[in-house]
Amino acid sequence: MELLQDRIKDNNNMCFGCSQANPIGLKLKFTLDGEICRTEFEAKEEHQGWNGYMHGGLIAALLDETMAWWLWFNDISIMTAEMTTRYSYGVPINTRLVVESWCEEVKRGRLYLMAGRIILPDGKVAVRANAKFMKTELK
Ligand SMILES: CCCCC/C=C\C/C=C\C/C=C\C/C=C\CCCC(=O)SCCNC(=O)CCNC(=O)[C@H](O)C(C)(C)COP(=O)(O)OP(=O)(O)OC[C@H]1O[C@@H](n2cnc3c(N)ncnc32)[C@H](O)[C@@H]1OP(=O)(O)O
Repeated sequence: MELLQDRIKDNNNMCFGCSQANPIGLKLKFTLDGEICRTEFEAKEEHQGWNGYMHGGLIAALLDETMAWWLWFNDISIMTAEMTTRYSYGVPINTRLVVESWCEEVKRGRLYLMAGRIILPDGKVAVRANAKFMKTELK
């Protein structure tokens, strides 16, 4: 398992998902474990939608970022082109969440079909996502 994030020297990174310097960001840290990219997150009061539950837009951001990081770990610069999110259970605040992502298919060398999920402490998959990421020349 590799904590690549600690190798990043880009002090200008203010990404809402992964920058450690963005004061209102999620400050996520990722690992790559075989073919699975993983992070952990605990939503707080300020991340709520309905009382007691995480806001759906922020849930999507968690998944988007985790799928993007799988690609980043694999040295691929991308933009999210499309994403769908299936919310099966509310995601409670003050609860340790595991977020995972993986690559399912690469089309025409440029379109990456990714998947992700959020797992609750009891093992239930609360949310699933599928997304298309397009390789770009951003790097
Ligand atoms: C990963 C974290 C890394 C962190 C590293 C740390 C430090 C670095 C510092 C800062 C950066 C930090 C973090 C930021 C990283 C990630 C955040 C998460 C990711 C995001 O949150 S990112 C934001 C949301 N995202 C956008 O803001 C995208 C806006 N958009 C575009 O930028 C373009 O739209 C683009 C690039 C998507 C495509 O543009 P394009 O010009 O390259 O391509 P084009 O449109 O010509 O399409 C070519 C062929 O793909 C087909 N095609 C297109 N779209 C398709 C789809 N959805 N499904 C199926 N096919 C599709 C066409 O139909 C055509 O097909 P054909 O060739 O047959 O005609």
